[in-house]
Amino acid sequence: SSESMEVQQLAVAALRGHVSLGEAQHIGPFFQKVKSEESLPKEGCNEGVLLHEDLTPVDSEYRENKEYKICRHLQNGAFGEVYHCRDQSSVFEFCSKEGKPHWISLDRFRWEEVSSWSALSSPRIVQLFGAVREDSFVTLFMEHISGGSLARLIKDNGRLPEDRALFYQEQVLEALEHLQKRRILHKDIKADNVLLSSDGQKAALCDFGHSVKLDANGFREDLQGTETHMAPELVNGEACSAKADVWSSCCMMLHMLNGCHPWTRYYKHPLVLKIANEPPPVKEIPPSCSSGTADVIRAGLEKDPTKRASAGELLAKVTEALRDVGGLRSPLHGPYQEPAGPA
Ligand SMILES: Oc1ccc(F)cc1Nc1nc(-c2ccncc2)cs1
Repeated sequence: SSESMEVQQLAVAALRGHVSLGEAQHIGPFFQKVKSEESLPKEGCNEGVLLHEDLTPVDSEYRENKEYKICRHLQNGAFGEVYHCRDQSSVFEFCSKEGKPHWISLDRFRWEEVSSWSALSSPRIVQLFGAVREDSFVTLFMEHISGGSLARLIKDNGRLPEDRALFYQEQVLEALEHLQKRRILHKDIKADNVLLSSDGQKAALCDFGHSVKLDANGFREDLQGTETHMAPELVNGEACSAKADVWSSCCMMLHMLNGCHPWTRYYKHPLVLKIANEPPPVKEIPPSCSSGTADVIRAGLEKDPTKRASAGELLAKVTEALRDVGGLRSPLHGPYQEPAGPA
């Protein structure tokens, strides 16, 4: 079809060292081709696809310190340093993730990060703005979210009040519902990958560095994310489904409520054997929690994925639990609350 011809032409053009404004579906084939390229690219080749018109390539190039400038370092994302950047001609601000040292090396780059992510459009998922390769390294661009990560908020507050934990869990589950519909598994759901608006009212998921596409009946086994948040079926190397992200979101609930990751107060690394053999960490649910909140975490920490609540089922429970505690009332930065101590 003319559409696929156009996509191929764009992908080939991208290979000849062009950074072009394109659409999400152009990213996959481009990176697939780049991955399979036999000969190492010639020096200084700069190519890729940008998905936002305010990221403006000049003479088909988009380079740091030329077409865009780094304003400040934000944090170490999965496989890369995250920077706050500004486009030189549009002065539009965005974020970039560049691997270590300074670039994501192509051989470690998983093009599934961009192809899964670019297929998503939801207010609960941070927008991907494109991916650009320079020689054998890749830089990813995404929407700049000014409130920083949920992990940073937890660290600054020690732990979060129950209503605020439920408030963010609700938005993460809405993101998981969106992913589930598109058969995408994030596989690294945790507070570090949840970004907040500056007023703390909106939360959105980012960092699809571990994401995988599920097959037609929603299954696939693959690499791992953050050990403390890994589901039992994942550690057992069994095929896993969208339910694995639900388990991780409830580990994130425990992180918000206790100020520390689950398992780590009771066990030493490696945790995978404990996650496989020990009962789910429901004993870490703070006794001060309402019964609704405790029910949410129990339903999401069922070891058997077939018995575990789906994102939609858990979302309904969270919405009810949040209503039962009177909705969101705590301030974004309340008094510091000491994280839960050692067992
Ligand atoms: O996968 C990416 C692709 C492109 C990016 F620009 C960033 C990420 N990943 C992450 N970004 C953050 C973060 C962003 C902004 N402020 C605080 C943290 C945490 S993980």
